[in-house]
Amino acid sequence: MLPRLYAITDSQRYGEDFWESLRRVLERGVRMVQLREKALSAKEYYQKALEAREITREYSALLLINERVDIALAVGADGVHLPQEGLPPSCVRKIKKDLIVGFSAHDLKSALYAQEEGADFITLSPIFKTSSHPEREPLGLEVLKDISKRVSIPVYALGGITWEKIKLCYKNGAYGIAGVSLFLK
Ligand SMILES: Cc1ncc(COP(=O)(O)OP(=O)(O)O)c(N)n1
Ligand SMILES: Cc1ncsc1CCOP(=O)(O)O
Ligand SMILES: [Mg+2]
Repeated sequence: MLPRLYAITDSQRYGEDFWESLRRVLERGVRMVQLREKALSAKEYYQKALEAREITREYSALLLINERVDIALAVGADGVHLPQEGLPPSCVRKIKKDLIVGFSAHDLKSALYAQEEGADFITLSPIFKTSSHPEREPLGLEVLKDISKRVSIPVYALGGITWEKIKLCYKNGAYGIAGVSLFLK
């Protein structure tokens, strides 16, 4: 069964001591982490993923790598998290059947696509306004409720989620809660 809390790393928000921030997140009891790097070279991303694998293993936490299936396999990660425009989940299944496959959905169409393609779960975002994607209009709880009813795979609410809003997300169909700043507070 997938953990209910899903921390996504962010090198800006995690600050100078990235690993200290990751340990703080894990100390809070988070047991599923997505290493998400958009600006690193493949080499740097691989090296960072190796370290993330060591630390998450200390806490028996699942580690998913954003986008890079090759790096996920090379470091022994538990899974990969695919961007909406990334490789199709079915392609990852051909590469390695038992990887956990997450998918970033931003509307009903992409949520249904992820499910049909065999993703294990989706993040649906942004539910609320978030400074990390200021350009994106928040979807809101009604959309979360509607999409959670229309897909059978777990839906993690993501984007602008605070501790006060978690209960509302569950009430509106979320399987779990994903976020960056939530777990750093
Ligand atoms: C450079 C870059 N920035 C943002 C994204 C967002 O893609 P998305 O579908 O939201 O998936 P995540 O990577 O955010 O999980 C991107 N693909 N590339
Ligand atoms: C990676 C990502 N994808 C959609 S919103 C987001 C970041 C969410 O950050 P926060 O939980 O701090 O709002
Ligand atoms: Mg995104």
